[in-house]
Amino acid sequence: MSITLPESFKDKMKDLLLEEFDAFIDSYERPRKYGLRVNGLKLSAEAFEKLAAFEGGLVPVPWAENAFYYAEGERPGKHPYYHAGLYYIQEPSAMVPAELLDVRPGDRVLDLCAAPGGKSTQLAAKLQGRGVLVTNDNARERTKVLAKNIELAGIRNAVVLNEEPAVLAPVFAGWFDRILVDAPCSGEGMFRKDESMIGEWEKHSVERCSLMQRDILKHAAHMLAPGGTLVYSTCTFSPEENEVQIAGLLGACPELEVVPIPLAYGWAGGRSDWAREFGGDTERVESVAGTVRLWPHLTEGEGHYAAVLRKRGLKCEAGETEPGQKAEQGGKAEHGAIAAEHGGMAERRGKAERRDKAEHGGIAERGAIAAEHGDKAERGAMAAERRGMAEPGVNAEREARAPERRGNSERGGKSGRGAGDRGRAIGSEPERRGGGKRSRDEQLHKRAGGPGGGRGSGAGVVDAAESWRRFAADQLVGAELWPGEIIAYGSRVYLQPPGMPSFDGLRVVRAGWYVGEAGEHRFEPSQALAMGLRREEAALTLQLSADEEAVQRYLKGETLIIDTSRLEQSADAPDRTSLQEGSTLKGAELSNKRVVPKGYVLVCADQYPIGWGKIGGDGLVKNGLPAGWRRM
Ligand SMILES: C[S@@+](CC[C@H](N)C(=O)[O-])C[C@H]1O[C@@H](n2cnc3c(N)ncnc32)[C@H](O)[C@@H]1O
Repeated sequence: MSITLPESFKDKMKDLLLEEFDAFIDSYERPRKYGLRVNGLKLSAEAFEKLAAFEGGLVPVPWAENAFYYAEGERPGKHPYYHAGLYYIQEPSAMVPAELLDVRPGDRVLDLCAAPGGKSTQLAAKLQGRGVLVTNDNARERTKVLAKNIELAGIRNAVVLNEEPAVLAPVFAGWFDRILVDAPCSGEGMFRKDESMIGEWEKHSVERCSLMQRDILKHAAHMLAPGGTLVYSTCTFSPEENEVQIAGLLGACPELEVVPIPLAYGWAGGRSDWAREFGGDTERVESVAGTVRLWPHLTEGEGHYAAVLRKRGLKCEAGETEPGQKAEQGGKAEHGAIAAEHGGMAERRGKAERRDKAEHGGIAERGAIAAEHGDKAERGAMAAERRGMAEPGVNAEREARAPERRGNSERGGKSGRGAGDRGRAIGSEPERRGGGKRSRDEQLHKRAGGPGGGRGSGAGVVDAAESWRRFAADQLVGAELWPGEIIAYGSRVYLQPPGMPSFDGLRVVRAGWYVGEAGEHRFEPSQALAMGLRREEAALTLQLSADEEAVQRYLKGETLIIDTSRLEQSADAPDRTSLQEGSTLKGAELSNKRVVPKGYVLVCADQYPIGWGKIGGDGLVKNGLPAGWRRM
């Protein structure tokens, strides 16, 4: 065998698996499986199959939406489509937990242990831009990668936090419809994919991981709304971190029950006998048979464990649940996970849609998703399944870190603490200083009435929000209909999903969709804005073909000189006062008449945005790609 497994691991697995052990151990001789998941927020799986050329072909992953196996040797992390956020490279069995969570558009979803964001991007795709994804990780460095992956995916309705579950629990008590706990674990299912995990396994004991998992689960259960669903998952095989955790949780939280997972695709049931043997709550061990194990010798994946739990109780009708308040008011009982398993989904979806309408003024929004990786990215993907010990090493968004710090000396006025303190923004984000309830006005936000709406709450705020509105009116199409609240932290402007509780005292990495920075004289759109746009939402686009050299040059951060016939102005573009006279003409016309618009242009590869450029009258496009997003 090429992989040297720890003897103590082999001994334990032999005792557990008995006659299955040989098949299990032989699986380490077989090549690992490679997978990617198409970003349903940007395109369909069918469209992707037509667009992308994979020499070894793409084979659907049977248990996941829009997901494919690809052959070893392909380099999807190198392609411009990766930089356009069209897919996320993800180990196929790691796709299972988010599928089991049965997320519907409009849900409030928490991904509690989320970095680097593989499952978060999957969950966001299922939300389709409606509802909210709160994505959290307690490792500060890892949240930078998480934030970047959220932005690369073009997700508009996510908030990124960097907190301990114990801190989140009182803020979000009973608030979430869906919670994923993809727990830090000993990573036994990672050995074939990433041999360095063997060393990690030896360092971080099963016992230590078990303690962390128990604590995380307890707080997660507290944040789940009655009728809501929680999925617990690990990429390890040890019963102590799997069945025993679930039995323990059921004992501690009698309002939770296991929703049995149908066995298909070679999945095996959870092991009650192992739960009993390893000290699981004896009264609860039977129900863990309804959880699921993916074994590398029985499925086309590296291995995973997952449990679906539902919180008994009634769920509120739309709008009746306040943050931090248990939703026990009217409304019929709702059900939980796994779409295929349950009736009444239509009812649930109807409720979600009603709530969504209530929150969004009835305007549906699309969102977006994507990937990470490159070659480094491949390694980053591995980190995705690690249990939290991994150093991401992938560049987080660096743009605007300094400005954001400036921005953090905001009103709100209480004395600040040192960087990294609770209440400070992380990486490049807004910060809350001190405790205390923050009023909506203190938050410096304006209600989104679109670029033209809102009411001022203070000079600085009004300027930042106004600056955004002017930019949006001038350079974007339809932004006035986007849901969310415009929130400014200093000069940084966000669109925050509606109805969020106060983040006072929390470490906030992204308060919502970061749309850009308001300068004294102009608004500078963010890379996150570019990645979250559809091409038709930008007034002016530069249309490049993904396989042309200009795209590679752009991705390296170079300036481009373009044939202005490649420019396209949206037919629906609003009054573009910042553009030169005559700039409403289309590409070829623009070129013929030698009239070239100036200002921001959304650079697209095969129609998918990859970043901003700034065009001068001479056809020179200055590169707007932030350093951390460039291809090295
Ligand atoms: C298995 S990884 C998550 C992978 C991620 N779900 C994905 O699909 O990309 C576990 C994560 O849990 C985080 N973690 C560890 N302890 C935590 C805690 N107490 N609270 C929140 N996150 C924690 C680690 O930093 C790590 O990023």
